[in-house]
Amino acid sequence: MMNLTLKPIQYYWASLSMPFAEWPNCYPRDTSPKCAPPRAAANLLPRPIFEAWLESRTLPNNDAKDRLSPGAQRAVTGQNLSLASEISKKCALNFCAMIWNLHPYRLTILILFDIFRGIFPAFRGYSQAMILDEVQHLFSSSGDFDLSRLLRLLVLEVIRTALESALDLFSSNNEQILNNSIRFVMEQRQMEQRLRMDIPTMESAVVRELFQEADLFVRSFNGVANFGLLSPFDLIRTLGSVSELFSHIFVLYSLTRNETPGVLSLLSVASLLYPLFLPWLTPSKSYYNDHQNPLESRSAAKQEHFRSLAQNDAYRPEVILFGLGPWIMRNWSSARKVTLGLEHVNPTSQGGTGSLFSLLTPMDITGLITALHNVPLVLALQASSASLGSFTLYRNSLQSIVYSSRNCYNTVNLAFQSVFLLGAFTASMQVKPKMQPRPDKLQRYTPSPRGMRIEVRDIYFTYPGSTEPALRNISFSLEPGETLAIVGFNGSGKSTLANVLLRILEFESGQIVVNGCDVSKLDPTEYHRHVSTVFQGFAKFHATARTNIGVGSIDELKRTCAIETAADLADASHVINSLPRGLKTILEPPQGSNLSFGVPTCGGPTHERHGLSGGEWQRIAISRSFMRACRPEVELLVFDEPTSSLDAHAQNRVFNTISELSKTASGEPLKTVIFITHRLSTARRADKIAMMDHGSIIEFGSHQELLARNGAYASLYRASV
Ligand SMILES: Nc1ncnc2c1ncn2[C@@H]1O[C@H](COP(=O)(O)OP(=O)(O)OP(=O)(O)O)[C@@H](O)[C@H]1O
Repeated sequence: MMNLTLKPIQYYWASLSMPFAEWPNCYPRDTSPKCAPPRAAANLLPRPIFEAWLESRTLPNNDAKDRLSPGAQRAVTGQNLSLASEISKKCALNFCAMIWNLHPYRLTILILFDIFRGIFPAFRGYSQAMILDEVQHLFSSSGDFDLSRLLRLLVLEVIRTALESALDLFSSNNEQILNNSIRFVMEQRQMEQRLRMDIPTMESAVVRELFQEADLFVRSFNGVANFGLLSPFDLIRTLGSVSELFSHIFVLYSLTRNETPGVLSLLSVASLLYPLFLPWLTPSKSYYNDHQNPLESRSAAKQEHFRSLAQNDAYRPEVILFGLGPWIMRNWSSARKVTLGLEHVNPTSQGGTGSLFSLLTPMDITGLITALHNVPLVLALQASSASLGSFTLYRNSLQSIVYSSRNCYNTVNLAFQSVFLLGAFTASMQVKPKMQPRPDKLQRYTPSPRGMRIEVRDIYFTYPGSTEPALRNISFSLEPGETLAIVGFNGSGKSTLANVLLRILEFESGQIVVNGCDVSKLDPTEYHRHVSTVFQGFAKFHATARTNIGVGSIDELKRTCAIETAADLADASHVINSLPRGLKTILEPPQGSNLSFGVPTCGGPTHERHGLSGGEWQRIAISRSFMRACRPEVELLVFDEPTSSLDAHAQNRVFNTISELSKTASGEPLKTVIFITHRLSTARRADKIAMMDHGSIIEFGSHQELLARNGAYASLYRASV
């Protein structure tokens, strides 16, 4: 029922030879040869949506290339209007088609009802005016009053009210169903797209901001109006407001056309609408938005940064211990004052021209101007034909015109902002994970039952924003079933190399060949099915012990015996057994690493939750990795300092298990193993050792070979034993 498809993704970020992370700073404005995207890549790009969105976020006169913070309102300028129209042309139709395909009949009913409902208030006004006139007639007549007409009007009014309520009920139910369906589809797409993204793609600040604005767009379907967002339903509701507006204007016209000159009627309506334009005449500031100059924009980011330092529990111990409170307050206050215009006051934005005229603000004359709308009423009252009913109807219609106009005005204003968020949503759906090979280059993984054969050729990797490569000229090879220990000084690139081999980070040049296939031609998801790991900074989920271990092989989450076996192999059984509810105990991660798995974070039974020591958490992480390592399709095990918090006995047991897992009972190789360690007594167990320094492998060989060489490894080994 909900299998919708947006237009197929038309291009691939991955196809660009230039790192995507460099784009935000140079494209499209800076077209210098250094920054301009390669010509071939530029031809591939559908310049429009992403670029128009990016351009709408660029602040004017801004050399530092600051951008509006995500979600900030775009100023209503000629340039932004043309960008909005460009974006609308590109994606509004697709988007409407998507909503239409979901529930065409319900949507048609919704639109028709909203238009139809717009004339209800005018009917209501007429009906009530007629009743009032009858009542007036009742009191002014001298006994010859026909009560049946009044009764008929009252009955009709009751029927009209009942009908209106029934239609309202039906319409809001219909809208609810539509809204929930669309909400589901939008959230589903967004979640899928977020899960498809790899780390190199999300490292780009502009991509993160794109996704943030896309998220705001999706949230607008929740009916959360306080983000200054517009749900498409608000747009549909506008149809109702417009038809209501016209029906009231018609009522006013028919009431006053005989007694009031046309110009006066027009003046009266204009005076009514005058307050709507006040926000344009008297600018004010909201919390996050409308920071239209670089200083305000930077201050907005700074204020949020320090607010988060003050509010986030993860930072609390350091904030308390190092007495950071005054420093946080100082920085937050200075930034907040700028965003509120209390400091570095921009005279034009404050309206302080210094002239006498400036003393009279548009707000002050509001009362004077709005009083004009009573003129036709006075004229109507002077005319003998004016009745009490028409007097009430006139007042009601005037009020309703203001109300409907305000609705329309707000909707148009929000629609303008929403166009950019829609652009962000559409562009975010087109982002292709950087590590995903193009379909025409894609190759299937070739399994190797004796472990993964790995050849690394001249790999270079630089972190985004860094000038120095974290890995340079890395080359080595491993035969299936071999064990490699990576050792070296802090910051020498060991974890980076592990993450590159695990296809978490994308190398910028060189080649990695696994089982004879270039790894960059493999689907990373398929490749990951054949590896298992313990990361240096592994995740500590705020979830049960079962989940914390079971996510290693998610299909076996319910298989208690598989989880118990993995815990047993990682020497974690006694940790589980000591927990109050065993595998069902909810583990409480240390502050700041709280990744909740649907566990209530407040109000739940606190006695069920349980903290663990660093070493115990490490055993849980090793169990998680062993859950997967036991599977036959897993050919490579990567452990980044897996036993750094374990005592010597536990460490030996874990490495014995790793050896057992990587070989058959008869000693045949099964899995290739790479581990990073600072304990060189452990490293000597490996077939090969890579000694790293400053991002390069400076020595490579067996323990004995490296000792014989008497170089950096030998010196480090002697220092460690
Ligand atoms: N996210 C990052 N952004 C920028 N630079 C980084 C990032 N992560 C690591 N680096 C840098 O890359 C280099 C290699 O880091 P890496 O974590 O690979 O070292 P390591 O050998 O594993 O260190 P350790 O033994 O301390 O764990 C270091 O200079 C580090 O500062």
